[in-house]
This record gives sequence, C-alpha cells and structure tokens, in this order.
Amino acid sequence: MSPSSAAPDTLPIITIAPYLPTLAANHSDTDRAATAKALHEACRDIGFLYLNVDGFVSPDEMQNALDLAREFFHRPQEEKDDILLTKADGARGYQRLRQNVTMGKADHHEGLDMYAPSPFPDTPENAKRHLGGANQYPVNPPALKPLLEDWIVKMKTLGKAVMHGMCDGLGMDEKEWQDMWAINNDSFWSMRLIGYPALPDGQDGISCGEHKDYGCLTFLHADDCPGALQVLSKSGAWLNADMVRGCFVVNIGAMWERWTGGLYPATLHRVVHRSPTYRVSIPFFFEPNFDAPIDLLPAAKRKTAAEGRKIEEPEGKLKYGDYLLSKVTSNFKYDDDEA
Ligand SMILES: N=C(N)NCCCC[C@H](N)C(=O)O
Ligand SMILES: O=C(O)CCC(=O)C(=O)O
Ligand SMILES: [Fe+2]
Repeated sequence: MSPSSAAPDTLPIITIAPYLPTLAANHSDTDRAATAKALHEACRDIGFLYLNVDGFVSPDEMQNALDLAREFFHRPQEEKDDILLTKADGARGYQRLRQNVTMGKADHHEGLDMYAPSPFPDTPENAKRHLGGANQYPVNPPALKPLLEDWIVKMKTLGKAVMHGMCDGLGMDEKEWQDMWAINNDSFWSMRLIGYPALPDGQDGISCGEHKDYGCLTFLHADDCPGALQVLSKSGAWLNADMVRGCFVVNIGAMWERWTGGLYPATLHRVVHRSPTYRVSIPFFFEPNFDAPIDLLPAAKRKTAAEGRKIEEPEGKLKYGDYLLSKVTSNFKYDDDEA
C-alpha cells in the first residue's frame, strides 16, 4: 500500500503503523522510509496531514471520546463551573463560552484544558501559579476521566512514533534522534476538550480565531462538520480540513518551525462552525519537555541546504515552557469568572 495518497481536500493521508511498536512488525524498512518521506513532504509543504491510526485507536474509542466529551458540555452550567480554571491555576480547567480569546477577540467555544503534571516544586504558592496546579477532571459522565487517561497514554505513544518518523524524514542519524528524543521524552503535553455551539445567526463571528499551535504536534480528533476547521495554505487560500474516518488531523506547532528554521511551518488554522449542530473536538498537543531548549537542528540545516531553500535563523534563546507560559497567560478573559 502506498503510505501517502491524496485526500479530497489535498491534505495527504499518511499511515504511521511502521513507527508504532505494536504494528511495526508487519512493516518493512521500505514502508518506514516511505512514511518518513511522506511526513517530510507534508510538514514542509503544508504543515497539516491526516494520520491513519488503523489498528492503534479503534473506531469505537474514537466515537466514544467525542460522545463522552459532548455529554460533559451538555451538563448544567453550574456543574461545569465547579471546575472553572480559576479554581485551580488559571490554566487547568473549564472555560465558559467566549472566555477564550484569540487575537483580542472572544472565541465562540467553551473548553476544558488539561496539562502534564506541574513542572514546578509542589508548594502551596506554586499550586496557584499558571501551570503549577492540578488538572480538574469532570465528575460526569463518570466514564470520561478513565477514557481521557487512556487517551493521554496512547497519544504520547503516537507522539513518539511521529517524532521519530519526522526525525528520520529530516535525515537525522541515530545519535541526533536520541538527542532530540532526550528533550521530548518527558513531554509537557496538553489536551483540550472543545465544545462549539453554532455561531449565532447572522453573526460574522469566529469559533476559534486563526492561530499557530505552540509546540511539536497536534493530534486532533473532532466531529465531522464539513468546513469548520480551516487551514491557511501557502497560496493564501483557506482549505477545509474535514475529518477522515480512522485518521487524526495532525499539524506542526511553533517549536518545529523554530527547530527547522522555517522548513516546517506552523500553519495558521481557525474554526468557523456555522452548521446548527454542536461540534466537539479533542486536540492533544504533544509538546517538548517543559525546559527543552529550542535551537536550530543541524539536520534541518543540512536538509534545507540540500533542497536549495533558505533557512531562517531563530532569534535568541528559547525554552518551550517559557513560550507556553507567555501564551497561557494571555489566552483567557478572567474578569467575569465569578460573576
Ligand atoms: N494549545 C493550543 N494550541 N491552543 C490553541 C488555542 C487557540 C488559540 C489561542 N486562543 C491563542 O490565541 O493562541
Ligand atoms: O477544534 C478544532 O478543530 C481545532 C482547535 C484548535 O485549533 C486548537 O485548539 O488549537
Ligand atoms: Fe490549533
């Protein structure tokens, strides 16, 4: 089977099986090389792709995740407010409709954010500091928390597989891959459940404003609502990234853009959900370690030169956690939380 084929809306479909520990035995080195090459081309040319996860995440699991997340959003407002992000560290927890802000504008969605365990020492002061607290999981529906816990384990495995495929695709040797993995092996992952009511009639609003994701890789699973998720192509046109059965939508975050000096762009995307259904999405963000330094990769320099492209030297020094904190502290409107 060819590892990459055209999807109706032009994002490639790539199978990750050759890089997954439980499925790799059925695949040859040629399959692995083909996946690595397809990842390289997709990351370079659009920064978005469909990842086929057949045999790793079952269709039932995928449907169940959306159904349980939807049940949570349909619980009474007071119950959701019990886990507002202001009740923890201002970052972990539930956000009301329009509490998220992108480019100065309220987003027409509600959400629940979770992160890897606190990167700071466990003191009472740190528990109130952004990202220093503990996750707040919904009590209802009871099956949601265990499902999310399983999901996190699986997405971390998927993250390692795609990172390895990308590093091969970039032409890293084994030592370079080991060094790269050493700054990603304790991923400061995050996960959101997002609920999108339809945009109010006639409103020229936006469900989630255009943005780049922050870290390495996003694994997005969502209800199939044609036209809702849109991706900015290099030609300047917004492409629809509609869901494909058995696949995650995967995109590159800002850290990959910096690691590769722009060879792998973190592509702008947005959500405009106009149809009357309530749309649910579950992005999982596979990120570098909290204190990972993000510097230009020699492999990216070689590859960029080999392909006759121009490199953008990243400015200054950057650690992933500092970048994330700068985003988290400006993402929410807190003033009406306790109204
Ligand atoms: N971790 C990620 N990517 N979350 C996406 C948040 C949507 C954009 C955000 N309000 C912003 O302005 O960045
Ligand atoms: O809901 C979606 O389809 C995308 C959400 C998104 O881009 C994000 O949370 O970063
Ligand atoms: Fe995003």
